[in-house]
Amino acid sequence: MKFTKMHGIGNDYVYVNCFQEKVDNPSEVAKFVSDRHFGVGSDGLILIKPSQIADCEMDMYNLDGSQGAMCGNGIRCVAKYVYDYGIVPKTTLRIATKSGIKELNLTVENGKVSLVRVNMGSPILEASKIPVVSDQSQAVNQPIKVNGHTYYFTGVSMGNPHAVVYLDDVDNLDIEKIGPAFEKHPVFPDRVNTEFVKVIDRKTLKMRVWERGSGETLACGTGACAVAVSSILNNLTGEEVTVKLLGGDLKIHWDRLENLVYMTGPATTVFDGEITLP
Ligand SMILES: N[C@@H](CCC[C@H](N)C(=O)O)C(=O)O
Repeated sequence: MKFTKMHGIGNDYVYVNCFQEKVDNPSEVAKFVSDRHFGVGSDGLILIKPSQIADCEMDMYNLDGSQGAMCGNGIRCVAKYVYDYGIVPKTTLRIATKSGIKELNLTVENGKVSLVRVNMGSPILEASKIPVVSDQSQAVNQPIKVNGHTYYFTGVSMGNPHAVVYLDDVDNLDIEKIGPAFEKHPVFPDRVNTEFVKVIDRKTLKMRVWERGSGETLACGTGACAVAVSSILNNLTGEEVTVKLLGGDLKIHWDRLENLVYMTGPATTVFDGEITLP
């Protein structure tokens, strides 16, 4: 199987061009290629497919083989891939995902894609649609008991479920312990991606993420969008923020008038390769 390893601020995936390749059993392939010792090493697998309704389609799988409906860092890389390989030679394009069609704009400098801006659509706040178990219609600053401690989270779906938790210190967090406990908590029937956030100022947030199906990653695009939305709902920031993640920064803007979230960040190709599947 021919593939390309790419990352969006360190959130790395194995990308397969399904205009040319056929991938049977993508869940198993995701588990195999993601392994950092016996495979390629990645947070998961992303298939770039032809689409009848958009310029192409993104089909994403986490490291554990589960399918994700949306991937913010992944979709920026898909846009760069189809542009660089001449599959979609346009700087404004539409990519179909399991959570709808997203519109993207590429900034190209000296022939190279430097930044990708994605219209991530409207956040879903209705608790039952995220899904989050709640006795309120929205889960904003909702208490939750995890590993014997009470935390407060805000539930947001950006096509996939997120729980945003504010802490004074995210650097010394034992995320390997707390992350899985949030992910599998009964309050989140479809499991959850959890963002642990420190507010730096009204324009800057720092976060670490425990991703459903992949564990701690260096960045999560949908997670950064959920954090920006949650921070406005909790009156912690304005509409435009920089989210600082372990792998780099993303600019997020929740345009309240249009009710649309825009994410801007880089996309990077690491190498092309070929692997024999078992
Ligand atoms: N890394 C992604 C999100 C990938 C999917 C997620 N783990 C899920 O299962 O919902 C991003 O950049 O958004």
